[in-house]
Formats: sequence, structure tokens, C-alpha cells
Amino acid sequence: MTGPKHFPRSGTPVSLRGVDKIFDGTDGQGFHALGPIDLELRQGEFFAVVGPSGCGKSTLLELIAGLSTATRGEVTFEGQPIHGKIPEGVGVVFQEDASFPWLTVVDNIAFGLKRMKIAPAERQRRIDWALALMGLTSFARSYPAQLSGGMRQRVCIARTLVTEPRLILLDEPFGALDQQTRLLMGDEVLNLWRKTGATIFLITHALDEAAMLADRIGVMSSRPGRLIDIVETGWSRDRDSRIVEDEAFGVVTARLWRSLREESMKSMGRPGIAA
Ligand SMILES: Nc1ncnc2c1ncn2[C@@H]1O[C@H](COP(=O)(O)OP(=O)(O)OP(=O)(O)O)[C@@H](O)[C@H]1O
Repeated sequence: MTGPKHFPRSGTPVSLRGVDKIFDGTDGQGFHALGPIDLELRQGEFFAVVGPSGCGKSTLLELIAGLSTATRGEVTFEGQPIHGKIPEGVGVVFQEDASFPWLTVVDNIAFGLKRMKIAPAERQRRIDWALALMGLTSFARSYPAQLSGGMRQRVCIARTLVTEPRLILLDEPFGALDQQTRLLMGDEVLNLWRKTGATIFLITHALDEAAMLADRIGVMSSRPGRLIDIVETGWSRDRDSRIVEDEAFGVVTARLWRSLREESMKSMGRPGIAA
């Protein structure tokens, strides 16, 4: 049982240059949600973004996913401008449990392949691989209601994985889960990241989650969100959730909090309080 085989090992999977997002405001004024943002993801890296509530994290992910269009600047995936739809090779997993309750686990996962013209044998290979990778093989015939929240989220990840994305976008995928389950789901994601070779872009409000999972962490300012710091964690590729016991983990989370504290207070309308 094997996963994707032919991933490019060099180049820039995602590039954002001078990107701003301005929504139409209710009073006729534009609502500057994001930017300007300049960012280049590295091939095969795990990049996380943290930032205060409402700073534009989901907006940033939607721009990369092709679900929204930049007002200014350019967003590219593997050198091609992104607009209008999710590019082939990109998979997205959202926060909410998006499994289909009327389908079994295996049918939920197969759903991700529906629009792709794939021969039955290859389909089955990918489904078996994703079931095994996400630890769902013995639950293949179960319905989502028979699974825990963590397992349902694994179904959603598996549904994305069968499309063999080269870039996986995760928007607070563990937000609804308890702390222990989140740490263990983090291990699952690190495992799939190693096994697929995909580039991962994760949005999270949890500093410990970002610190545990990512190679690099972008810290965003309060709205309009800009990148005010990029922290390199320096973890080895075979890390897992035990990294939280490491002294260096405390150093990374402390640096993130230092960068974020003032910005978080601004987003709560309380600049400088308790400085
Ligand atoms: N379609 C839209 N039209 C108008 N305003 C929007 C739209 N989508 C988002 N916004 C606004 O843009 C800002 C950024 O929203 P976004 O959801 O990207 O922030 P976030 O950092 O992901 O927030 P949170 O951490 O609370 O989930 C918010 O003020 C939000 O209300």
C-alpha cells in the first residue's frame, strides 16, 4: 500500500506577492481585512499561521485555496496564478466536521475521488492507503455518527488525501476537539506529512499546536493582518507530540506569545493594557 509517488522536490509551491484583501463594507467603504502580505512557502514544509481573532487567517487560506480573489497582488500555486477555484493538487480541510452522515466511512472517502476520472483499481488502492494511514481500516463500514469527533475529522482528512494533494490547507482542523485528542491528531498529521511529502499550510489559534507541528510559523498582526514575525522551530522531520516536553518547545511558544500579545490586545480593543 503506497501513497503519492511523483512529488516535485524543489521550487515554490505557494507564493503571495503584495497581497491585500478588501471586502465591500456595509457603509460603502472598503473593509481592509488582510495585507499587504508577502510569503513564499518552501517545497514540502509544514507552515503554520497564528494570529489574533479576526486578523484574516481564514481569508489568507481562502486566497491560497482559490475560494477568494486578492484585491491587490498575486497568489500563485506552483507558479500559476490562482483564481476562482481550488487548483488541482490542492486539498482543503476545514474546522467543522464536514463528513456526510448518510455515507459510510469508505463512501465518504471515495466521495473525494468522484469528480476525478480514476480507474477502479487505482481508486481502491488510494482508498485502502488513506484508510490505513488515518487508522480507519476497521471502521470502513461505520457511519460518522458511530465515530468520535477526532475520528470524524480523520475521515475528512482521508477524503482529501485520496486526491493526492501536493499542498494541504488545514483551517483550524482540530478546533472542535479536546486538548488530548488535538495532540494525538497532531501526530496523525505529522505522520501523513512525512508519508506524503506534501506541503502543509495550517491555520490555528493555538500557539502550542503551531509550535508542535510546524517547521515555520507566521505570526499575523491584528486586522488588517500582516506577517509580523516568522519563527523557525528547527524541529527534526520525525518529531511527534512528545516535543511539548522539550525545553526548546517552551522557547518557541514564548517567542510566539511575545510577538502576539500586543496584537491580541489590540484585537480586543485594549492596546497596551498591562504592558
Ligand atoms: N466575505 C466577507 N465579507 C466581509 N467581511 C469579511 C468576509 N469574510 C471575512 N470578513 C471579515 O474579515 C476579517 C477577517 O476574517 P477572518 O475570518 O479571515 O479572520 P480570522 O483571523 O480567521 O478570525 P478567527 O480567528 O476569529 O477565526 C473579519 O473582520 C471578518 O469579519
